[in-house]
Amino acid sequence: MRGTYSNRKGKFDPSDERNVKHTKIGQVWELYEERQPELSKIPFSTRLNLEQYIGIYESLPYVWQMLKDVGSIRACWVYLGLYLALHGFLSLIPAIRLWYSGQLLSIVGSAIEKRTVDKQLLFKVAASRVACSLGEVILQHFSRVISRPLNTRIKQYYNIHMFGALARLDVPTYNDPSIQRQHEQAFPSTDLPQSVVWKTVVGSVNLGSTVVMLISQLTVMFRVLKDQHDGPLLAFLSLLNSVMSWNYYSQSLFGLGVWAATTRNADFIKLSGLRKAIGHPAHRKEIVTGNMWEYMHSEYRRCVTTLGEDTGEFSNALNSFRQRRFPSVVALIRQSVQQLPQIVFTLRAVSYPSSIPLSLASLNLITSTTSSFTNTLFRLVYETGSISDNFASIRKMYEVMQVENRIRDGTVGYPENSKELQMGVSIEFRNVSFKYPESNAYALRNVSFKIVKGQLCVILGQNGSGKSTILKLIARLYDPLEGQILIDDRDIKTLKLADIRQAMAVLYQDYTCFPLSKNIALGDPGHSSSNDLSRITKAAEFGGASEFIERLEDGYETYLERPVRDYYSGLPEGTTSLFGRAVSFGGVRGAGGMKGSDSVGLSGGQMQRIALSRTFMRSLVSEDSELSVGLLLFDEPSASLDPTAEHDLFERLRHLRGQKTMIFSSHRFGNLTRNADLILYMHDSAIVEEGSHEALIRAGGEYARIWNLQAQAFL
Ligand SMILES: Nc1ncnc2c1ncn2[C@@H]1O[C@H](COP(=O)(O)OP(=O)(O)OP(=O)(O)O)[C@@H](O)[C@H]1O
Repeated sequence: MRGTYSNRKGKFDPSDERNVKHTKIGQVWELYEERQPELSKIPFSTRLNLEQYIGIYESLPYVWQMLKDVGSIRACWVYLGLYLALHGFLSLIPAIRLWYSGQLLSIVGSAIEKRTVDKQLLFKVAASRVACSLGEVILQHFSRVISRPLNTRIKQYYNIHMFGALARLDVPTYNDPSIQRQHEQAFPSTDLPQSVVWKTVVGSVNLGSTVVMLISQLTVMFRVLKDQHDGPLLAFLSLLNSVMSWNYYSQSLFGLGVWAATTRNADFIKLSGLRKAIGHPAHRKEIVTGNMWEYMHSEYRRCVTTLGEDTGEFSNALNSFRQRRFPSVVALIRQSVQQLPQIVFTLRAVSYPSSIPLSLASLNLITSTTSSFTNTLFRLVYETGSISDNFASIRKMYEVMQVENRIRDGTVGYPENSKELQMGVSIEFRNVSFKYPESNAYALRNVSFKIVKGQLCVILGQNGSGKSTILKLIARLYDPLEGQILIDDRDIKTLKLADIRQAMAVLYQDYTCFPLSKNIALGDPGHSSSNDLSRITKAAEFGGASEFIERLEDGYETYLERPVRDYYSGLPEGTTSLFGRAVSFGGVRGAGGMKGSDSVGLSGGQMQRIALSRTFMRSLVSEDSELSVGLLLFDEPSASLDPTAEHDLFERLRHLRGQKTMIFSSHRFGNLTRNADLILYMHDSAIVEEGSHEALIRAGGEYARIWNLQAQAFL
């Protein structure tokens, strides 16, 4: 149940004793439940409150939009019309059945009075009841048949739209927890068989047909019962019984309210940690070399003994806790109320013995019709509740599909002339300050510098000093809080985002390798040249990846991590590989989402070379192409590379660079800094020194101090 969201606004605070009930479940778990308002103790009200009605009202424009969208899907209206018609018929069946029951009752009545049975009518009634049941089965079958293509089309349509909505988000918007929550709610990551939209369509149809059912049943019930002896009294008693059982049932439905559970039991937390440590392959090396297993075993034994039977997960603990509870007063009364109609019937039979057969028949009719009626009523209540949830999900879905990116696009094309880029790009920061969206600390404070076209710039500094942040702001992943960034003397915010990104190639420190093939070609997506194997190979050579890629079985088509897992069961021991991949056994291997047999075993350095090659993919476009790149940003490009690879990389970069502007972020002092046109030395979110290597050494500041320290180490 972890992570299930509700559409309610506001905050749940477990420490608020007035509104939250605290229960200790055994010695481990503590349950915090929101106290239900008094109103909710009245039957039906748990699912019917004002908030939900307001929610339904607010969601209506989105639902209307949804209907329009569903209507635009090919052939959906035809299917939907059929579906509605079928459900219209289905909703009338209970009332028809009830009417025939009434007919039966009147046959019994006249049989008692006149001692004759109207056989023709009896057969007609019996045949009609059979026809009703058959009709219901057939209509339900066709409703299922139609719902399949309808559901599939709706699901496909929204899947495609949602993928687009998620794919287009920029970094701050994507990382915003409220957006992520909205996404998860509107489009759960699990591949559910029914989309929210389909559920809403079904829910709305059900609600409509339940209303029809209720009205038709009520009309027929009134006609049938009004002439019966004690009909209204028996109907009331049966209704009371049903209402009480509903109240009991809805109260036992754990999960309708707001709740949270936690544990503060040190032994249980430790026991869980030990279980995780033992089950996770990542810890095995340390457990073996550190001789830890005996200690872990004895600690585990101690925890298990101390906790006794309380070592289970929350749901188990809650279940056994509930089973120990004595039945509530309501449950006891409910059992007694169940007997009331029988008691009334018996009393009546005692007073009027002659009416027994008719009373028996009418008792039977009354109890079955009232229970069918109350069921319909409950369905209506339940469906109103779930329709409000569904409508809220529809609203969330449309809101999240229409959410605006935080980084607003510019309007000016860049560059005016694509040849300009061959001469590089100039970059200027004017008093730029920046904080990450979820942070209060400055990542950059009043930073100003200018990189002239075609310069090689190295940003140096300690961990966390703000180097990567500068690169991210140049790529416009974020906008500065204060100050201005100029690209070729134009405000970066005025330029079209797609153009800026086309003009630069970036390698991030926390680069990723995608769970896709063509990891290198992705560096230049969507262009015909990205299928050009000779360019891919060249990019791989520049990144130093070609050698090991060519040794892989699928070469440049390799999936570094297979995104789809194989399924198998009960394999005999000797089966160590299947479909050309190693078999991963049991939960231990899969624990914690570790890289299993489905990933190609590449080292960290090799992964970095692939990411580097991807960066080169774009910059390798021929110089006259319109798609050329004028700016290369490298965040720690050699962090995982061995010294030879690092040396080769810088040689290749020198060759590739031409007139392009290049910016590196690095911790290392060496050839790169010595060859740089500009070094920005950062400390604590600010640039503290700036200039060429010689100038900084002459200045004798922090750069010179660290350079000399390093130089001494090699003496
Ligand atoms: N996504 C983020 N959210 C919040 N704070 C962040 C985020 N990324 C970085 N920071 C913070 O911003 C500051 C600057 O980080 P930045 O990554 O620019 O440093 P860096 O100089 O590149 O460090 P390193 O050498 O370790 O890569 C740090 O204090 C860091 O904790």
